[in-house]
Amino acid sequence: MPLNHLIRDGDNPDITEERQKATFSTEELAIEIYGEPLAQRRREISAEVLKRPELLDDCPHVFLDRTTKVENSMKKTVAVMEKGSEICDFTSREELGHLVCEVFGDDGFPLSIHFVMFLPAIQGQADDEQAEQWIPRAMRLEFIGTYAQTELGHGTNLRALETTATYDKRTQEFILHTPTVSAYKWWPGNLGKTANYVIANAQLYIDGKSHGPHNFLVQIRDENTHQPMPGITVGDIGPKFGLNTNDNGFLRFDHVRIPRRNMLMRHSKVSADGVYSPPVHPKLSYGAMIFVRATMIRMLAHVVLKAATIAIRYSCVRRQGEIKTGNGEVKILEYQTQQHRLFTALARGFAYRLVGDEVKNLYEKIAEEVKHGNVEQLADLHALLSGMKSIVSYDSGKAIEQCRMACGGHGYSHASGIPEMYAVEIAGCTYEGENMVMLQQQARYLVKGIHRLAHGEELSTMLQYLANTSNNKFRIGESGVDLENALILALEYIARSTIERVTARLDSLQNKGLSAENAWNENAVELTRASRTHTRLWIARCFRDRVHRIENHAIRSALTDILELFLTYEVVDMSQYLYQGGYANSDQVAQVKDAMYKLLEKIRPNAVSYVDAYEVSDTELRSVLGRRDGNVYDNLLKWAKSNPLNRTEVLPAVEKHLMPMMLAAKSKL
Ligand SMILES: CC/C=C\C/C=C\C/C=C\C/C=C\CC/C=C/C(=O)SCCNC(=O)CCNC(=O)[C@H](O)C(C)(C)COP(=O)(O)OP(=O)(O)OC[C@H]1O[C@@H](n2cnc3c(N)ncnc32)[C@H](O)[C@@H]1OP(=O)(O)O
Ligand SMILES: Cc1cc2nc3c(=O)[nH]c(=O)nc-3n(C[C@H](O)[C@H](O)[C@H](O)COP(=O)(O)OP(=O)(O)OC[C@H]3O[C@@H](n4cnc5c(N)ncnc54)[C@H](O)[C@@H]3O)c2cc1C
Repeated sequence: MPLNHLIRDGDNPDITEERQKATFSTEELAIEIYGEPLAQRRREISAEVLKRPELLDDCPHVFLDRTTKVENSMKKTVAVMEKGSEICDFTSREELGHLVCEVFGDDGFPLSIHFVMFLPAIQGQADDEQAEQWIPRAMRLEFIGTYAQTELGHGTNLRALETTATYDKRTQEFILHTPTVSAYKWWPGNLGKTANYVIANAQLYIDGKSHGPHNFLVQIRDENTHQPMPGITVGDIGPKFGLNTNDNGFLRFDHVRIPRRNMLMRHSKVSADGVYSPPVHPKLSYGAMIFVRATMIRMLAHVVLKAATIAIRYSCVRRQGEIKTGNGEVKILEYQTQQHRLFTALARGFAYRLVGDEVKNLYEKIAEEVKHGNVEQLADLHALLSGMKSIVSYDSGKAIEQCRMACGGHGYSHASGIPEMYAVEIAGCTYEGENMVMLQQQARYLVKGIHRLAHGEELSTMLQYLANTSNNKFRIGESGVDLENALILALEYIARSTIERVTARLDSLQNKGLSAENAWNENAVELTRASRTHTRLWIARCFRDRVHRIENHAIRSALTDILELFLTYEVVDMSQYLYQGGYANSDQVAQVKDAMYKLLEKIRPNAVSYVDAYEVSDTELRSVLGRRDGNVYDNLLKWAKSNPLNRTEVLPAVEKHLMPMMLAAKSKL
């Protein structure tokens, strides 16, 4: 039995040859990633989808205009909801998530914000009575909701949101109002044309006093006619860089009245006579954002691994140039530069995917505590997620872009599938908190850590390395210190020294009389760097621990190669920090580079098997270059021929405009 389970007759022999070289079982690696029985269930779901034309696209969706894209996705939503339970277990987030990926791809799903924000906001912030009233209806899709927080004028600075919710004691209602143009809600996903309810974030006013932003359930469209409710103006904000199947929307409230009990009241409350009870933690109304920040890590990693699948498979069927003159053209994956850009993307994809599981588990544990009023670990979680969403969104974007460029000209075509993936993924740098802002949220926590240490106070587990001041010399190559340990210690040094340095600068500027705010802004770039180095260390440690826990020897060994490549790449990428304080010299950094180049060679024979083991079906991949069978050229030609521009030999627009011009030019001769 071959170790790679995707070997099939009729495939491009160049890709079959790759699969025959596998040194680990791709099925076993799939089980390590997804667990059993999910690995098997994913395959069964993919196979079922292929049998149901109503779930498949009639033509590549990149050929369609926005209106048709949106219509198709709505039509498929109904098909999924009607027949989906025959295909997958709707109560399993993982199974349903896989079905959605197969059927809708990345560009937009009409229920995405309903499931990733609207429902989680209710689950986390509604009291028991409200949850009982709203959740079953929302789960049955009697209505579709979204999360309306961002406004035209403010997305980052939530304290400055302008939408108001004023309590009217007389009628026991809140009046939702949009006082200015800049107060229009702007951006919420699926708001434009799909949703009929929103969780609206608005400044709560009682008796003229502001209590800050709170969340309210507001009906914006009639449940029977879908017409906007009285006082509501709503629509789509127009085409975007990506996610064009999603109807991100705008929304205005004109003195819209809702019952008092439509304020989400698990944490903050307003009594019938207008008495406000604050939450146990002031940021509990930000809970839905915390949920998405925790969930998005795995989803972003998924996009990187899809791009890596495409580029690695394609690089094994694409031949261009010779390494040794006269020996014939080689697969482009033989070039070291190609391996470097693709295998490091692969390593980041695996690291973020597996660390994403850990983040999700940690989130679930802390969220449960918060639900019962214990907010002790909320600051740790907020800091971690602020850093994670920033690093993973940005570095994933860079990895995907490298995958695209590694496919040469064909990577620039939508036939590769990668441009759309990039456009969707890179939005993660902006949504759920713009990265520079979120990195600074985490930096506050790190600076506090250094101050706590100086005062002899206890540090959270995440920050304990800050106390390890004896780690001041790079130990690569020393006897008794293996490569992994030396690299993790180097990353600890990088993070600790960067955080210490910027904290010292902040303290010194403040000691000289500069205000805390100005000192902060003068050091903001360095603060974001400190935050990045800390998060990259956390990811590295968490990835290492995850790989060490693997019991299957062959799989642990396969993922150890990926882990070591990840660690060497991270250290080389941040090596400038190693010279600070004389931690390392250039020979030691050269040793790390050599180790990295050797790992590229070691990974090369298994490259296709790693991505095969991640098991993204052709239906989900939507890529001519990344096809499992490697038959790229015939299918590129078919793809181009199916392009609507080629439906007629002579385009009516040519007949109408260019031909008369050319004929007139000729007649002037
Ligand atoms: C999921 C999709 C993934 C993958 C891709 C695949 C497909 C994509 C398909 C579709 C896209 C899907 C989903 C996208 C949906 C997007 C939704 C949104 O974007 S919703 C809107 C999100 N908006 C934001 O994130 C706004 C960012 N701003 C903020 O969070 C706050 O304003 C900010 C934290 C910056 C400041 O808040 P402020 O109230 O002013 O607090 P301050 O800075 O003064 O801090 C005080 C104190 O509070 C602490 N704190 C802040 N936030 C939190 C929190 N959430 N929890 C706990 N604590 C918090 C802060 O650290 C500080 O503490 P200290 O005083 O320093 O101790
Ligand atoms: C695809 C997509 C989907 C979205 N979906 C939703 C949704 O479903 N619901 C919803 O409510 N919102 C949604 N949003 C909105 C999103 O959350 C905001 O765009 C995001 O939080 C950034 O806010 P902003 O647009 O106001 O950017 P701005 O804050 O205006 O950022 C512009 C620049 O200013 C900088 N900046 C701002 N403040 C600071 C600061 N304090 N310090 C340093 N620099 C600063 C930023 O770093 C950035 O460089 C979505 C956005 C996108 C792109």
